[in-house]
Amino acid sequence: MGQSLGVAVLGAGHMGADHIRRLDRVVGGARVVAVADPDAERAKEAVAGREGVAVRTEAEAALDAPGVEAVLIASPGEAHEEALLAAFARNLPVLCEKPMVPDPAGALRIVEAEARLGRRLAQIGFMRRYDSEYTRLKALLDGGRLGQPLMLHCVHRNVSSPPGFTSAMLVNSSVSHEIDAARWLLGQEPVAVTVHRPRPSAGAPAGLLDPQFVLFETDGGALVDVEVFVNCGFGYQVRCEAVCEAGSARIGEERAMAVTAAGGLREEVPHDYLVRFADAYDREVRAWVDAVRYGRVTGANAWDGYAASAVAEAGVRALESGVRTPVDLAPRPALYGGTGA
Ligand SMILES: NC(=O)c1ccc[n+]([C@@H]2O[C@H](COP(=O)([O-])OP(=O)(O)OC[C@H]3O[C@@H](n4cnc5c(N)ncnc54)[C@H](O)[C@@H]3O)[C@@H](O)[C@H]2O)c1
Ligand SMILES: O[C@H]1[C@H](O)[C@@H](O)[C@H](O)[C@@H](O)[C@H]1O
Repeated sequence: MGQSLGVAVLGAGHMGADHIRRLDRVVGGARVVAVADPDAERAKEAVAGREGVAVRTEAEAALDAPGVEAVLIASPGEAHEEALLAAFARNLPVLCEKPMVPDPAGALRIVEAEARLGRRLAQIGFMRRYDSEYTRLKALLDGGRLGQPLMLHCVHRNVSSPPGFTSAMLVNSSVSHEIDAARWLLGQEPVAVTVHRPRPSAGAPAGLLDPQFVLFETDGGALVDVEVFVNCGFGYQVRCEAVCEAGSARIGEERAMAVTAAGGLREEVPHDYLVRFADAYDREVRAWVDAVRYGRVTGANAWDGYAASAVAEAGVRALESGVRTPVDLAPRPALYGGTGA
């Protein structure tokens, strides 16, 4: 390995371009050496002003460019399975944006492929595990001072959804974060999902079931509810309240800057995830780069990525059927601490 980690970034859209900036200018110890995007102009724009970056339209061609030692996948979810398998075939460590692979059968193929390698190569981009409010809540719950957790009440609001966003994506793209956060915070697996559909907001694109109210039951007897509203129009809001036997704790209350002017008090609300979770993305990518450089792996693993996809898929079926839907999880391989195949 050189003095800094040579990274190939697959996908140079919103997240990819932001991660390229982060790798080159924020985290230290890494440099972007290759970028792939079928939209070559977008890829060129994302690395403008940098010398010696290989720009390719095919993901595998970027992985084979000189100096590539690790991969960051920021292409759309449907392209992740092929990209992960290509990285595994080259023994390259990977940071893969969520959802790892949206379809659980494909996600399980990733788990099985990594289990066959016998060592972890993939970290999944569930960045809330690096957010300072979430990590404080996790430490509080683990410390046991509040007693057993009974319920998580979650809110996930986006100002607007991108073009092509479907009703299923409220669950398998947006709520995938709450699925991972709940599994991580509680140390419990969701076992059933119910999705309620209130009257769609007039602010949502025609045909989009937005908002939705998603209810998870866990194997530890806890309930997790999520209001997801991706065209709320008024701000990016992510909240979580844990209700436990001896107390409750809330995060995401936006106690940011409070501006007093013209006889009023105004508190700022972030516009999107790149603002709200900026520090979390920085910490996530820094932790990944450090871990890879020291031969370690950290963060959410491929099993977590698979579990999130399996739970989300049950959620999409629950959305379509309107009934409580059990989650079907495969046995957990020993590589991820399980006893299964
Ligand atoms: N962690 C988070 O909070 C967060 C936030 C936004 C998006 N995401 C995830 O990041 C990923 C990208 O989302 P985005 O908002 O940047 O999307 P985007 O549409 O802005 O960008 C995706 C880019 O990937 C390119 N692309 C398409 N197929 C490709 C392939 N096979 N190989 C390489 N590039 C390919 C597209 O041309 C596009 O430039 C998704 O998995 C999404 O769920 C995560
Ligand atoms: O892909 C994005 C991303 O994961 C954001 O963090 C989330 O708030 C959005 O709802 C989702 O569409």
